[in-house]
Amino acid sequence: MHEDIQEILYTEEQIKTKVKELGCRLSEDYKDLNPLCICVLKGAAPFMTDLVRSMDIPLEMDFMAVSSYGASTKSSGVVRIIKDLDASVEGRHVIIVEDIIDSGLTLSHLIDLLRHRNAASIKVVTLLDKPGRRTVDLKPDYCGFTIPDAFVVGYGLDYAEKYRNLPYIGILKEQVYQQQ
Ligand SMILES: O=P(O)(O)OC[C@H]1O[C@H](OP(=O)(O)OP(=O)(O)O)[C@H](O)[C@@H]1O
Ligand code: HPA
Ligand SMILES: [Mg+2]
Repeated sequence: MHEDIQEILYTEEQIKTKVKELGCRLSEDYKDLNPLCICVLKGAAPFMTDLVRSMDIPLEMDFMAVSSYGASTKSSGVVRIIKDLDASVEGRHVIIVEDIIDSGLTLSHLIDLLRHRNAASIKVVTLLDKPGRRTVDLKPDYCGFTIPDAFVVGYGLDYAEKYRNLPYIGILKEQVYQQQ
């Protein structure tokens, strides 16, 4: 796996520090609101599990699985819901937890859906933001790192389901996906 990485962008330590910082901010902002943290599977799973453990307030967790990339480095534009939420979001203060915002299509689709379901408030926390590739107007409320226009993997992020278990975030060598 490591030989396919062109450059490490964020080390395990840097990620850990950033996640703690985000957790502290969320704990202050959501004190007494019992937020519903929604993990957008699969990519956001490592971030979500680390983030909630750095939040020392009452909260609930739910999971939704969506996919639009498949075995490609470009969004198909079609956001497929593979698993829906278990809980109702009606009247809840929702925090959508994402690993990355790229085109913004996944999140704009999810935000519309949760608005229709009458959440009391909807905010987005993302570990990575890639504003250079945005096709819809969308900004995260909380963001870990702003990254350049490159395809990244690790800490949940995949290419064709691989590399999610790398403890760091790195740029994938172009030759890996150009061979396909
Ligand atoms: O802003 P966008 O262009 O929509 O891209 C961001 C989304 O793409 C990835 O998910 P993916 O569809 O690859 O599913 P996965 O999390 O299972 O890898 C990522 O985890 C985000 O959810
Ligand atoms: N890497 C992995 N998955 C992604 C990316 C990325 O850069 N952008 C959107 N989904
Ligand atoms: Mg993916």
